[in-house]
Amino acid sequence: MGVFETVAIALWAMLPAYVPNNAAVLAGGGRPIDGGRTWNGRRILGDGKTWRGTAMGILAGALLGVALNAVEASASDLLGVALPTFPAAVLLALPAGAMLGDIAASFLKRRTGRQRGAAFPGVDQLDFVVFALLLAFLAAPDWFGEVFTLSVLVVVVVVTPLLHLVTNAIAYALGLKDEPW
Ligand SMILES: CC(C)=CCC/C(C)=C/CC/C(C)=C/CC/C(C)=C/COC[C@@H](COP(=O)(O)O)OC/C=C(\C)CC/C=C(\C)CC/C=C(\C)CCC=C(C)C
Ligand SMILES: Nc1ccn([C@@H]2O[C@H](COP(=O)(O)OP(=O)(O)OP(=O)(O)O)[C@@H](O)[C@H]2O)c(=O)n1
Ligand SMILES: [Mg+2]
Repeated sequence: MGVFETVAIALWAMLPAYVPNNAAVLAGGGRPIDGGRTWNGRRILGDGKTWRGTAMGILAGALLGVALNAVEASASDLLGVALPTFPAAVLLALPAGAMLGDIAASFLKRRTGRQRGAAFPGVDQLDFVVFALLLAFLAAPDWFGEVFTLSVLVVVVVVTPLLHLVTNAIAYALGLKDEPW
């Protein structure tokens, strides 16, 4: 597989896991998932993880996946690359995994004494990727093996942190996020 094809498949296959975090920032807020509860004197997750943000994130990712399925043939023709379609279970697994990864990272941040909004380099950039891939693998192992070959996985792990940094910097500059990370 050539470099262009590998990058195109990696980005396409990860889009339903990329957009949930954007949607949670744009549409989040309201009741926190942990209901304000603490554990050992620290919040379990914190006010940055809300029911609305999580639900809107999963919905946005799943709807994007449905839209990508609808345009897959034309996009594949246009790019000259055989892009994958997403099975129903994966349409849910990718965005739900992305949101779960973000929540797991907040849990870890609070346990390590980091306040809401504090940076956790490395974890911030890849939390959603690890859980999205894990849930997609559990949901459809055969599909996962065909789409996420070793070279595609390498591209995902290298390119996602860069996209995350750029996206967050732009979102911060536009006043959509409180921190640039
Ligand atoms: C459908 C909805 C609700 C929004 C779509 C908005 C949009 C333009 C999405 C782009 C999707 C995409 C390809 C994102 C990049 C991949 C990525 C790793 C995203 C992770 O997002 C991080 C998120 C919050 O992260 P956190 O929870 O970990 O803190 O980012 C905040 C983003 C927003 C508030 C949404 C608005 C986004 C922008 C203004 C930036 C759009 C920028 C790009 C598409 C730049 C892409 C960069 C290159 C170099 C191609
Ligand atoms: N499941 C989620 C994820 C995010 N958000 C919204 O998106 C903002 C930015 O998300 P993020 O950077 O993930 O949260 P932080 O506030 O930085 O909190 P943490 O330190 O726990 O990551 C949050 O403040 C919150 O308004 C949300 O409502 N629900
Ligand atoms: Mg943050």
